[in-house]
Amino acid sequence: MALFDVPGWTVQATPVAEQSNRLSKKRKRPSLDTEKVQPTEINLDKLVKKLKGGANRDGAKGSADSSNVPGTSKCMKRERKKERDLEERKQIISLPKPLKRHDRTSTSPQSTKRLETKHERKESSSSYNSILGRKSAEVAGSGLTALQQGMKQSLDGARFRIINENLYKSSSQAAHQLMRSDPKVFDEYHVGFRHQVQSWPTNPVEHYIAQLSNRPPKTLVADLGCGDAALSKALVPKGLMVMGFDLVSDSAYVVEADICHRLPLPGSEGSEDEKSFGEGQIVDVVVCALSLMGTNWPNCLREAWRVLVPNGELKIAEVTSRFTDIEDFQSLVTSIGFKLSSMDKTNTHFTLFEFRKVSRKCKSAKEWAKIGSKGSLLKPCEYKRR
Ligand SMILES: C[S@@+](CC[C@H](N)C(=O)[O-])C[C@H]1O[C@@H](n2cnc3c(N)ncnc32)[C@H](O)[C@@H]1O
Repeated sequence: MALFDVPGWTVQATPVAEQSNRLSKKRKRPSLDTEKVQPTEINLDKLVKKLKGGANRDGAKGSADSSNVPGTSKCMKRERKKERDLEERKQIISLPKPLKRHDRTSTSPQSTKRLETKHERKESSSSYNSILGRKSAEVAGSGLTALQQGMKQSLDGARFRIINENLYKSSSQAAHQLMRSDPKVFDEYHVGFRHQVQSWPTNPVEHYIAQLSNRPPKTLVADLGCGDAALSKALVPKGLMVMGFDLVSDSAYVVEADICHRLPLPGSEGSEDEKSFGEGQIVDVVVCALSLMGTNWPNCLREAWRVLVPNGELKIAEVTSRFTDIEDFQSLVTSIGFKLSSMDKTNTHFTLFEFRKVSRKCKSAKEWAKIGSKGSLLKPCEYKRR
C-alpha cells in the first residue's frame, strides 16, 4: 500500500532498503511504471540541455549559449574556423618531414623535394643577402651609415687641415720626415686636397696641361711637388717628357725628392765666372703648382734655376691670399736668377707667374742664407672647414 499518493509520484510502504534493492533490480529491466514515472518534461529537458550545452558533434562539452545552436551566426563562424583549422592541419601533415642524416644523399622523391626546398631556401637567403648588400652599398659604398659617413667626412676634413697646416708651417725636411714615417699622411692629404680643388672654378694644373700640350715632343718638364702627377699623366701620352717630384712616390710618374733640398737631376750651381752658365742643365720647363709649401720654399726656386737650361721657363701658381707683398715676392725670384715674363691675376683664387732663367753672379753663403730666410713672404694657406 502506498503511504501517500502524488500524481506521477508514488512512495511505497516497503522499507527503504528493500525498496532500493528492488529498485536496483528494476533498473536492469525498467518497468512500465518507471517509464511512466519519466515524464515527457524530462525528455524535453534533455533535449534543451543538448541544444544549449550538451555534448556537441565532436563530443566536446560546449557552453550553454547560442554559439552552439546550429544555424546561428556564431555557430557558423565556429564551423568555418573549424574548417580552416582542419585545412591547416592537412597542410602541416603534407609538409615533408625533416630528413634524417642517412636520407640526405638519397635520391628518393621525398629527398629530391627536400633538396629543392633547401635550394629554394638558399636562393631566397642569397637574394635576401644581395638586397641587404645593395641597401648597405646604397647607404655608404663603404659599409657606413649616412651619419657615420658625415662624421667620417668631418674627421677627414679636420685631418686634411692639420696635415696642410703642418706642411706650410714646417721646413721641407720635417715634412719629408713626416711623410716617410707614415705614407698614409700623403694619401690623406691628397684626398682632402682633391676635395678642395672640386670647389675651385679652375685648377692651375688644368691650365698648365692646356698650355704645354702644344710644345714640341721631347720637351723636358720638371713638375716640382707634383701630387698625384696629373701633369705627367696628361702630357706624357702627347710625347712630352715629364718628371714629377714629390715627398712620396705613389706611382711610376713620381720620383721621391725634397724639392727644397736637392733634386736628383744634373745642373750647375752657376759659376764664379759666367762661362759655365748652362752647363749640364737639361730641363726646359719647371712647374711649381701650389707647391711652395715648406718654410724654406725659396730653396726650391734655387734648385729650379740649377736644373733649367738657359732661358728655361719657370711657371709658378700660388694662392693669391698667400702673398704678403707680391712685389717683394717677384723681387726675391728675380734675385735667384729669373726674369718675370708675365703675371696673371685674373683668376679669383690663384696668381700665375711666368719667369725665364737668366744668368746670375755667383752668390755667397751669406747671400743665400738671406734669400732662404724670406719664406715669410708667403703666408700658410689655410683651408676653411667644409
Ligand atoms: C697643394 S699640392 C699640389 C699638387 C699638384 N701640383 C697640383 O697642383 O695638383 C702641393 C704638393 O707639393 C708637395 N710638396 C710640398 N713641399 C714639398 C717638398 N719640399 N718636396 C716635394 N714635394 C713637396 C706636396 O706633397 C703636395 O703634393
